[in-house]
Amino acid sequence: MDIGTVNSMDFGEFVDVFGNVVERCPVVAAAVWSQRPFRDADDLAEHFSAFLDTLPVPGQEGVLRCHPDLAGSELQRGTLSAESQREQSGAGLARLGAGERLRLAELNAQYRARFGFPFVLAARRSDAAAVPGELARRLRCPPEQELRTALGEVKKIGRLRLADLLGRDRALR
Ligand SMILES: NC(=O)N[C@H]1NC(=O)NC1=O
Repeated sequence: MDIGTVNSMDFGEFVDVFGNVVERCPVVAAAVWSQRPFRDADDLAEHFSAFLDTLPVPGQEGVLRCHPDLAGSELQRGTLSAESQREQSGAGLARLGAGERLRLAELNAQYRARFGFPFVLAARRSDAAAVPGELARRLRCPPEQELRTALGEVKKIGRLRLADLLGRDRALR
């Protein structure tokens, strides 16, 4: 899909296509549509990121809360979004043994209790073996720093999803 096609989309089409660039937050795509035309794929990705930066802290926390746990109950039940399913499976999180799943569930619960939002990580930039260590490391970070880190991961996930939608040859920075 080229940028001309993106710029010619009406509101409904744009939100249909880009509504899950930020997991379960179509309102982000709804806001970004108003900022067209976009120069290129990078510019489009920048608008998604910049919108997240303009949100007040409760809005940023709300975006994080829309993310399903990594290797959580939704993966078990098969109720993840198609994108999330692909990302989590690709990272090997659907093939964890019971012990590893339990360990992650415990860490996810500790993280949520400490920060008030779920642990978010771009699974495609990681793998199942690395997730528990990264979760344990971030669990010790100060809350303001962790909010920034988690939002950075949301942006990475979004850039990868946009690259999928716009074509791999336009892979975004
Ligand atoms: N919790 C969390 O990070 N979830 C997300 N990460 C990712 O790459 N896909 C997701 O659903």
